[in-house]
Amino acid sequence: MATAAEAEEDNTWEEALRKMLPAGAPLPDEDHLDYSIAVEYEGPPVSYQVPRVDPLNLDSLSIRSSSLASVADDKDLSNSVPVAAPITGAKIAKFSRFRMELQIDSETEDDGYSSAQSSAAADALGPTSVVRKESRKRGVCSRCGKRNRLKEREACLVCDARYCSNCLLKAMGSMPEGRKCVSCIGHPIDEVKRQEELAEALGCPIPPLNLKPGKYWYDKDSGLWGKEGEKPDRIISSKLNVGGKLPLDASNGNTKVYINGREITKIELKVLKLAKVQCPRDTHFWVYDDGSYEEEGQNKIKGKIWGKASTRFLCSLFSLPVPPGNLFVPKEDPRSFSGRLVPEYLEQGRVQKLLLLGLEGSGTSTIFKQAKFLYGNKFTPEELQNIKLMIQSNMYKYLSILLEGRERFEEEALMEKITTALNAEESASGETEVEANQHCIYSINQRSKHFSDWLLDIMATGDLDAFFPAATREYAPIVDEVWKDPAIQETYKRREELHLPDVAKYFLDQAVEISSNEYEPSEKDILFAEGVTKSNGLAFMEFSFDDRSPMSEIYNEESECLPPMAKYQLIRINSKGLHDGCKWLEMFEDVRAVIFCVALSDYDQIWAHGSGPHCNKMLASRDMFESLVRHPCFRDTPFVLFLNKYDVFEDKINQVPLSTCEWFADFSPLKAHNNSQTLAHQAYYYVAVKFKELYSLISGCKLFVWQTRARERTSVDEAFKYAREVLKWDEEKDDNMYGITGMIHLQYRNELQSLYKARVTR
Ligand SMILES: Nc1nc2c(ncn2[C@@H]2O[C@H](COP(=O)(O)OP(=O)(O)OP(=O)(O)O)[C@@H](O)[C@H]2O)c(=O)[nH]1
Ligand SMILES: [Mg+2]
Repeated sequence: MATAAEAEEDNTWEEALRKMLPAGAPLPDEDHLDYSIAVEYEGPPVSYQVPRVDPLNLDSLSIRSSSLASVADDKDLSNSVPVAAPITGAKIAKFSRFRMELQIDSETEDDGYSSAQSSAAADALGPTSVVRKESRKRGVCSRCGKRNRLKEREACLVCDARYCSNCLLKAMGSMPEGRKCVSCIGHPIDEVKRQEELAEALGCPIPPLNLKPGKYWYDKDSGLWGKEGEKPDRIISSKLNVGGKLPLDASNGNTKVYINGREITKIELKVLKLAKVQCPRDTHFWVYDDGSYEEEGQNKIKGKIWGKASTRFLCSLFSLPVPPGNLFVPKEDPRSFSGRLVPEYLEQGRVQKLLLLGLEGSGTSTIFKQAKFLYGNKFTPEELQNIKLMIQSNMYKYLSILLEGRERFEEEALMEKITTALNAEESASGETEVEANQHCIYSINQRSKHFSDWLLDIMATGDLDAFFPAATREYAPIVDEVWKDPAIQETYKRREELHLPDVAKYFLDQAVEISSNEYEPSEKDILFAEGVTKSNGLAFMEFSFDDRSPMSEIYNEESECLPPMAKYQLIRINSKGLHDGCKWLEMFEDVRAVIFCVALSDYDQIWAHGSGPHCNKMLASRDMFESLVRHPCFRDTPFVLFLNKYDVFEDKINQVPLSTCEWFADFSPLKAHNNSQTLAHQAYYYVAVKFKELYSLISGCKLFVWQTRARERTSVDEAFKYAREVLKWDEEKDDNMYGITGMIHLQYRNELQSLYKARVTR
């Protein structure tokens, strides 16, 4: 028997039903209720367009049921999102039958949203079902009202409206101001939302580090992240709900090559090209967060963009990000990001680039190799084999320079002899018959002459490579014999005229050993060998110091634990790379320090670049230094000057006055200390101060100078440790302005004093 409450409920139900039906339509019989309550309209035509209802999408039934549930429960959303009026009380009880039926369908879907519960049942299920209700709530699209289509949360930053992927484009358009509805463009972003985004970015497994105030762009697909208008800075977790659609000009690129819709920067294009990725103009790439990439429209993964170690190295060389070791770390609680291990957190930013530059022959490749021996990796067997061939081939090159020189010197000597003899005979007898004396100090025997002709022919035709290494061993004895020949030794004495490197003697002295099959270059051989570091362009290596030196111990004596080892990347560019329009320099805007190398002994050397006029080599070094200091890339970069070849300088300074170089014309050493050590020392300080003055004039900063003998390993070690201290001072400069400035000033003053002394006692 029906109770009074049940009768009341039926009436309410009938009332609700009547409102939904056209006026006058009979109420359907409840027992035969088939839920199709629409009745065909048979009245006169209407003047307005009848709203149409989209056919029911069976897949979306579960969304509908849950959206009803969530809307009913949602008090927050009702203010911002257009929603149906809440249905309350008994109506829910009636509709619950409808919902229960849907629940059965949706359970089979198992999509994470589909186990819709009646609200009463959900409440009874406790916290888990509340969470489900939360996710259902987020699943409602503010445009179409459907749920279960939201793969990513796409909420408007202004009004919090959320859209499914079908409606996103229509509702938010191209998102010129980030993730906003079209109608919200121009309205300020909800600060809470911004904080939420920031929290999401910082709390993800691979967050952007060391964020500074400013605007950033984010490529959700690849995880690339950068400052607005700049190249990518990092790769962070992908698919974060941060930022809007990635704008084409996010990084201000102008290459006509695109990654995920962003026009990439020149430097990215350069690296892609170096990594041998084909990217002509108007290429559009899709890059995914595992590094795989494909060209738009080709539907074929071409490879992994950061797959090769060489590409990763190129990226790090040009300060482009590479994915961290493990991309697929499980997502952690956003609140715990501060609990990550500190070294790991700091790791990404710790490679400091040191650019090593200098004029030809200043010693940069020697310093580079010393650094490799000191801190870098060992040479591989393959590299050693190449070095061996290089040394053997260099040896023949040196010998051919000597043999060619010998021919010239012999000719000159014989001509002179003949002229002298002619003059003598003429004055003695008036006759011009001269016995052609074919011999002079530059003459060699027939056997050596034969070999010489053969070798010079090979050199002239450029066939040296074809001839090596087969003949190396065979000819070793004759090479040795020729080298030891007094005529060649005489020629060697005039090596400066022949521009013969002084390492020629070092290698020719060991001609037989070098030519043997078993020859393995020693470290010294490698150090002295020309061409081991590329003679053109770039060479680079990464290293870290065992971070203690007498200087740093002063800094660290208070601290109990040592700071983590800093990583450095030493990049050597030879002078040719610099002369060619400084093409490399623009690639290195984030260099931590420039190490400029000058050969002290160059002050009396003549130098010519290409077909340009000859000039003093020290002046050429000075000009190159000046142009680097003025280069916009290095405006805020500290410079360290290595005054190299101090050993050669010490020897030379007694023979050739420093004032041979016009820049040093006013050098007047202390006469009282005329031993070579002191003279060299004074001259060294004088040169250092000349560079310091020039640097200070241009940049208003202090130049840091160190004296090196690059062939001595300890000297190079000390030099790099000094450079590292300079970086520390530079880092601490801002914190401790007075202390640091004072310290450098003192050092500078001492140098000035010694210069001053040198001048006053003139
Ligand atoms: N005695 C002496 N020789 C040095 C020193 N530094 C370099 N050398 C030698 O000077 C020559 C030129 O040095 P490199 O290191 O090749 O000079 P670089 O700057 O690489 O010059 P390029 O290779 O021409 O670009 C080599 O034979 C070195 O062994 C030094 O401090 N003392
Ligand atoms: Mg070199």
